[in-house]
Amino acid sequence: MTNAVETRGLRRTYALDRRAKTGRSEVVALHQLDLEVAEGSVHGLLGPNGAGKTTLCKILATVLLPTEGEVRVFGRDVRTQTRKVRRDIGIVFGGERGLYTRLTARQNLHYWCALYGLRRPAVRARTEQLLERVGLVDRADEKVEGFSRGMKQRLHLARGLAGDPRLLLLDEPTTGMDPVSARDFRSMVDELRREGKTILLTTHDMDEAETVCDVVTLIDGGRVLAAGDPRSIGALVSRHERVEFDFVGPVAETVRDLLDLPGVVGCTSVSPGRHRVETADDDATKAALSLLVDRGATALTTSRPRLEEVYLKLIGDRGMAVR
Ligand SMILES: Nc1ncnc2c1ncn2[C@@H]1O[C@H](COP(=O)(O)OP(=O)(O)OP(=O)(O)O)[C@@H](O)[C@H]1O
Repeated sequence: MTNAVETRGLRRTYALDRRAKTGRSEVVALHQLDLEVAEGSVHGLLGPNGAGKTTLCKILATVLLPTEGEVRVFGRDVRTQTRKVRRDIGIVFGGERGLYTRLTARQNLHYWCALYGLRRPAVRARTEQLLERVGLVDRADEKVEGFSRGMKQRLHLARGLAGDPRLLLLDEPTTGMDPVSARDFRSMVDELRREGKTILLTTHDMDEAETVCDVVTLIDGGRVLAAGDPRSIGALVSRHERVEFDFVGPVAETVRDLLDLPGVVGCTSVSPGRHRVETADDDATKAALSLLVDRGATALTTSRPRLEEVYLKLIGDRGMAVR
């Protein structure tokens, strides 16, 4: 299967103004970046401010040229096959950018659909279809300036879908949304995935990445630090499974007995009355669970390190949003 996105040795620099007297002549935004986004997947790009996410999206959107390296969208070179690449992509940036706030939602969509070269009846039909899809039919004739952040973002999504793209680039689509709007937006992303669209999503939100992405790539300083399924990426920072439990009363003897079990590699207190055992394999997890049940421990859970922990370990808490 062709990858929706493939970059090899991608480098992008920006020339710096000599008058700024920084002592540097350029800033390296992307550094030998190799990335593959499988067709039909939702792929998250995570990283702090300045990591290079927007630069990458702009290159894929063909508004910025790579300095070096190869970049292909559905197998097509962004430098030499720009027109064809453009036909396959839709871009959704956050905030006010790109919306005509004095026009209504319907007028905005008529305009964008017309820009895609559709004839008048097709423009109308496509506009109605998009309004329906993003749940704005009831508000279609209101001026966009009165829209909430969530409604504006839905209209952005409709705009991104106007040309029926195969790849959607979503740049922090839920930043600043209330939780209900953000959840609705994510279920729209899920629906688009089911229709076979590929989605590349930049986000600072770990929960969002875990909920909607099939694969996440962590980038910092223009380099890929890690990539994988957000639900199993925890194996990068620890191979161990965890068992957490609550214990009322003295716990020392139970901890000693746990540490005597083969394959139990550690036991720590995570908060008052709550403890965490780390185990090296499934047998050790089972033995620890059975001992804990015997000793009257409660609220037992098993887990692996989550994406948030991987991010903290590799990048630190710069640019991270968790709810
Ligand atoms: N036009 C420009 N001129 C000079 N430097 C730039 C320009 N655009 C971006 N940069 C620099 O390139 C690096 C990558 O920036 P980029 O905007 O791609 O990061 P980002 O991951 O999207 O950050 P954010 O989360 O803040 O949007 C940063 O060091 C930034 O300062």
